[in-house]
Amino acid sequence: MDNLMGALVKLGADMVPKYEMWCLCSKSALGHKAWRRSLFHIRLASNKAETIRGLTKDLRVQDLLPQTEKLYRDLLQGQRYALARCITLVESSNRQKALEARKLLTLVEKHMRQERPGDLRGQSQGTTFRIGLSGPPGAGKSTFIENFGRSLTAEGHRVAVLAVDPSSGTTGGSLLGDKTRMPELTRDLNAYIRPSPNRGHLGGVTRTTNEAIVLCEASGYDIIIVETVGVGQSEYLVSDMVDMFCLLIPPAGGDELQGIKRGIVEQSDLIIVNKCDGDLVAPARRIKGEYTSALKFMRRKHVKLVSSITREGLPDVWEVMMKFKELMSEHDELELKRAKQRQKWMWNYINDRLLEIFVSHPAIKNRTNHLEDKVANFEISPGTAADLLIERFVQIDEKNAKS
Ligand SMILES: Nc1nc2c(ncn2[C@@H]2O[C@H](COP(=O)(O)OP(=O)(O)OP(=O)(O)O)[C@@H](O)[C@H]2O)c(=O)[nH]1
Repeated sequence: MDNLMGALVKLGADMVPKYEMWCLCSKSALGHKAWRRSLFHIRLASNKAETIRGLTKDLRVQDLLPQTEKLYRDLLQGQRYALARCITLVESSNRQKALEARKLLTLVEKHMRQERPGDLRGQSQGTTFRIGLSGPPGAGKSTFIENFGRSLTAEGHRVAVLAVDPSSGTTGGSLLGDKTRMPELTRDLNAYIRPSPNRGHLGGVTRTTNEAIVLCEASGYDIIIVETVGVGQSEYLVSDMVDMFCLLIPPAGGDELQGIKRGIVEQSDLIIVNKCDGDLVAPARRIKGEYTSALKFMRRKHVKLVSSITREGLPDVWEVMMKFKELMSEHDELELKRAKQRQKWMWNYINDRLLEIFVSHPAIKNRTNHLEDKVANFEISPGTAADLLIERFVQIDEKNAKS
């Protein structure tokens, strides 16, 4: 019986219903216990086959559930409701929905590869552009995006704003993504603003943002702005999913800018000193000078002055961005950057998923509290405790493989 089931696992989803039929018919022949066991294996086989099929290039639109198929078609037509629902699907942690989301994304990318290959890869001019925007709370990010975004839509661009909110996972509160922060842009038919997701840990939230970018592009948005508060590690993750990473800072020194890590300044392609108006012009110029000299030996770094309220300097910022994109595309650097980012994200997913499997495994779950206590009481070193847990996990895995 086990051999038969093993063979079934290899057969794939197409064959499974036939065997399920066979199995149902042979319930009496197999006996109740064996029948139940075989049905379980078949469901497992069907699930595995489904997952694998979800990842192959032979996947067809018809393989989606009817409602997802409609969403897929409406998404490609640029319908906002479909974009919102597709992103919600991608954010779902429900296993079935996650599988459906994976299929949807596979099909969306397939469509993009065929119809608009440059958009996925950032190959040539005229394709999509992904901008990361980080800055400390109160720097003026929403005011900047509101006015900058509106100047872009006025030029005929379609702008999507996504938020990565480092606070949402831990506190349940939200620093970003509130639609009311950008009232005008929210009403603009050529703009789409996605409030930040209110669940999951940072990695999870960021992962779905990464996928939401592709969905926005498939839906016809050519400028994607990913906003994050520059107070945690989220800006590093965001800089790994955008073409150009920008840091928005207020014209203040010392305390207010202390939260910004040096690393993120160096990671930024463009530093925008905001609030350069009224009494703040002089301090804004001074800050610009400081950053310009700090970055002068670094390639392709810019510092610009703007006032998000008077809109002064916004066209300059756009010009720098377009020049940056042009230079990157000329040398195929943009394509290379996106390709490398995809590889990095593959490993991010693996890290996330493996950790999830590890911590939720019953044999590990039972041991962690005990070992954590020992580590906290200085009875065992953190490294040894980690080794013990990992060894236990590997042993269980080997045992399972043998049986
Ligand atoms: N003078 C001046 N004030 C500005 C400018 N841009 C934003 N502000 C003000 O700065 C304050 C914070 O602006 P927001 O746009 O809410 O800043 P934020 O970075 O989105 O803030 P969080 O939502 O806390 O992350 C508001 O009172 C704005 O009116 C500007 O260019 N000049």
